[in-house]
Amino acid sequence: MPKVLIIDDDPTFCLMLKSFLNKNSFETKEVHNARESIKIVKQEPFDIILTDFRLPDKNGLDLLKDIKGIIPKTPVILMTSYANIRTAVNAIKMGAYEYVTKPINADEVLAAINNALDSAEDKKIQSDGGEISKKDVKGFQFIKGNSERFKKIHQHIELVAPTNMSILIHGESGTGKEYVSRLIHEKSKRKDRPFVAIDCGALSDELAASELFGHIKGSFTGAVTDKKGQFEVANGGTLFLDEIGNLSYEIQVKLLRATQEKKIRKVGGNTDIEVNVRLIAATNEDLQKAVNRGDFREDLYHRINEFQIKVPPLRERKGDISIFANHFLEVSNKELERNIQTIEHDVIDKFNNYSWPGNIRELKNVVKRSVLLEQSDLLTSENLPDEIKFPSTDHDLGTDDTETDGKALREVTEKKEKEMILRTLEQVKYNKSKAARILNIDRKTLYNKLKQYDIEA
Ligand SMILES: Nc1ncnc2c1ncn2[C@@H]1O[C@H](COP(=O)(O)OP(=O)(O)OP(=O)(O)O)[C@@H](O)[C@H]1O
Repeated sequence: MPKVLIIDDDPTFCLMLKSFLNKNSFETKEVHNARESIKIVKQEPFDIILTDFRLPDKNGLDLLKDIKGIIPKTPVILMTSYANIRTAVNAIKMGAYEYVTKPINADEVLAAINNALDSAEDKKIQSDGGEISKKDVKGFQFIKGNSERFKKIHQHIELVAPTNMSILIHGESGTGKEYVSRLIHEKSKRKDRPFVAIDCGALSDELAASELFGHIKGSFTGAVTDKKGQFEVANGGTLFLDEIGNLSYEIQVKLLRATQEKKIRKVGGNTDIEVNVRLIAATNEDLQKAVNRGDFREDLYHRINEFQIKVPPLRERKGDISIFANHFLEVSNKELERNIQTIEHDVIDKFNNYSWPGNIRELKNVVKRSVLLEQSDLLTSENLPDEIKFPSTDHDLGTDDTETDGKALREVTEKKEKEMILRTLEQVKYNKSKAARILNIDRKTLYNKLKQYDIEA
């Protein structure tokens, strides 16, 4: 039975919510201030936290920050009055799963809890390994777009998918590299076998070998049972290695062996295991430069680069923005149980004028947030983030639909990107996690960009 912690200073409200949730098969616990809530989340596990925005001893944003610091994976739903919606949106930016407005609508709160639990379950399966991708693939919908550049990429995907060639996908964060790799898997002869995605940037050196190749019980402290590596999990299917440039030299050697000889050995093991895995790797840095610097093995580079796909940033495929925006409107309507019919022209114009440093992922988030906040049945520019709503010359790259990837454009966008990163870092007093969240990129990408632009932070 999922366990919910209710944090609210109004005992009558708590009682009402408690009895409703108990009737719907949830176990509940209630506390009436922030101090007690911090104490209890340190002592007991909860599946979900429902908290009021105004507590006697702390405001909702500070409490959210504290809770996320202790139990980052537990979804938090905020309960707030209408007047606080702007703050609630900030809370979502800071990691709250959802907010519901007071007076509480029972169905709404139940839907929010169930969605949060589903999403937490998906994330858990992701961190447990291979199953994820199989599960995600069911609801996987790849939008092709209309731009000439993407049509060409699509032709390449169709050609390379049925082969066994290793593929290197290059593109900025959020451009859809993992989506492209899933599509390749779906169109390959391996489609009924697992698709396993691993973010190499999230793996420490110690973890990487055991995660990729598995380990034998007792081979290092913490290896309490035998563990299958993701190569074995993906056997017969496709292994997607995101941010491959982050793997250490030692792991690169093992990876080379796995791709060349199709054999792996578990950490602490003394026998080889045969594997048949198609490798798709992704990077948002120029791997050739890493090879030139001596950070990435040249032999491995050639091995994974049998075919290369460059996924362009969204600002270079403006012809696709409206298609993606409409797709995300549909997806968000479903997820948030809304029924917004169309997107106002002015919104699409503003989208076309924006540089999208977080690419398709950022567009998806912007549409979702606007759908959540929109009060009419038309998506207006009212609730767009300021940088999109009030484009300064800083953000304005023009509405020209030419899909140039010339040097001049790249220089302009790089300059804007650097300025935006600097501005954001200043805004959040150089807290990199916060900056990455606001910029809609992951921390790793932010670190790469700091290096690229020589920003000391
Ligand atoms: N072709 C597409 N069709 C539909 N949605 C897409 C497509 N490409 C990307 N997206 C959306 O954008 C999000 C980001 O895409 P994805 O994770 O593939 O990017 P990425 O380039 O691998 O990012 P990162 O480098 O940060 O890992 C996806 O979760 C998905 O919602």
